[in-house]
Parts: sequence; C-alpha cells; structure tokens
Amino acid sequence: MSLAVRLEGLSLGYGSAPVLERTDLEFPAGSFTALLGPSGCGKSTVLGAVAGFVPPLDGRVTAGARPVRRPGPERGVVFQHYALFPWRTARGNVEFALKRLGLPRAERRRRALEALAEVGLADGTDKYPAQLSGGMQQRVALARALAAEPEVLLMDEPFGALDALTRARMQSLLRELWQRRGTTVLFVTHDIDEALALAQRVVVLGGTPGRVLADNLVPAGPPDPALRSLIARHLRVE
Ligand SMILES: Nc1ncnc2c1ncn2[C@@H]1O[C@H](COP(=O)(O)OP(=O)(O)OP(=O)(O)O)[C@@H](O)[C@H]1O
Repeated sequence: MSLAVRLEGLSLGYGSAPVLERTDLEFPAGSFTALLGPSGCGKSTVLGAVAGFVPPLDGRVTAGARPVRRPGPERGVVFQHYALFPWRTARGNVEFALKRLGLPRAERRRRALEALAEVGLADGTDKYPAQLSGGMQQRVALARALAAEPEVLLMDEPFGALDALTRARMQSLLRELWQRRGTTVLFVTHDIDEALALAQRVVVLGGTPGRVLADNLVPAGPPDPALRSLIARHLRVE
C-alpha cells in the first residue's frame, strides 16, 4: 500500500537555471514528510520530479524499485488549486480521474463514493464545485487522489488557500487518512507550524540552487518551541 521514494544525486532545473543540485533524500514507505522552504527554493519542482512532471537534469527518482519517468496512478497529486471541472459534480470529478485507470464504470462509481465518504463528503456527492466551499472542494480534490489508491501522495501546499479553521480540519483529516492508509506522504508547505503539526519529519530546503539545509525528525508529542526556532533560523524568517 505504500512505496519508498528516493532521490539519488538529483539535479533539477528549467533551461540553464539550476533549481536543485545533486540531492540525495530517502522517504521510507509509509512515512509523512514535510518539505519546507522559502518561496522559489524548488519545493514544487522536487514534488514535480517525484510526480513525473519534471525530468531530472541528472540523477534519478525512484518510487519503490522503479525509476520515475512519467506520472502514474501509484503517485497521487493534490495541488493548492483544486482544478475541479466546474461542469462535473463531486462524484463526476472523481470518476473522471479514474477513467485513465481503465476501471469499469461501476467500479469507478464505487471507488468515487467510497473516497468521497472517506473525506466526509458523503452528502455532497451530487453537488457541483460552485455549490461547495473551498474546504469542500479541496476534499473533492483529495478524494480524487485517494480514489486511485495511490501508494505515494504528493501534496503541494494543498491547504494554502483555506481559512485557518478549515485548514486545521483538513490537517486532522489528512493525519487520520494517513494513519489509516499508511500511504507515503510528501507535503510541501512554507508554513512551519503546518509542517510541525502534520509531519513525522521536516526537510528544510533553501539556497540558490536549492539544497537540503536541514533534515529533522519531528519528535512525537507536544509542539517543541526549540525545534520550531531551529527550523525558523534555517529559514531566516523569525
Ligand atoms: N515551469 C517553469 N519554467 C521555468 N522556471 C520555473 C518553472 N517552474 C518553476 N520555475 C523556477 O524554479 C524555481 C523553483 O520554483 P518552485 O516553484 O519549485 O519553488 P517553490 O519552493 O515551490 O516556490 P513556492 O513556495 O513559491 O511555490 C523558481 O526560481 C521558479 O521561478
């Protein structure tokens, strides 16, 4: 149900500008890691490389035993902008995403309803995006990713556009889903508190080109102010 992700000597960039240079990182199967760093340091690019959207300039990305060469259903992606089709219902959006898996119609429906129930939207399956709040739309986007039963979940500031209360609800929903499913999660954010609240491990990226500035295990238990200020020092945002 989950795959380890490895970045080996990975260099990424667009054209001649390097974004990440010779980076090695391993994310064990079933782990929940936050990638934290200032805007422009390359967090989304790293996620894009794991998703298979951004080809490496050098080195490689593997998911399980296989090198990542293109997007695949075992790696689900959730973006900040929900990118739902406005003319499809919540269920329709999730079902549509399952088409590329070649699943029969009845199976697509079953999985869509199950995933929407899992994110707490059992009552909203026939609503259109315009009839749903931002938090509910993000739930649909999460259900869409989960319905494909991914082994790795890649999340790019998924809660960045939500108000504080909805964001906190979505964070606990995500923790719950992760505990239940054991999916490997890579979660990009530039919010230290969100990273500490959610992840087992926080990796801090920074610099130009980007590199790993710190790789901390987040201790279980109550929030640790010392760890928070250590991370903030790396980010120089205190
Ligand atoms: N498609 C692209 N073409 C060219 N340059 C790009 C492209 N996408 C990102 N970049 C550049 O790569 C660098 C890293 O961008 P990236 O989006 O990965 O950073 P980020 O840390 O996720 O930032 P943010 O927190 O603002 O989303 C930036 O300098 C950005 O301008």
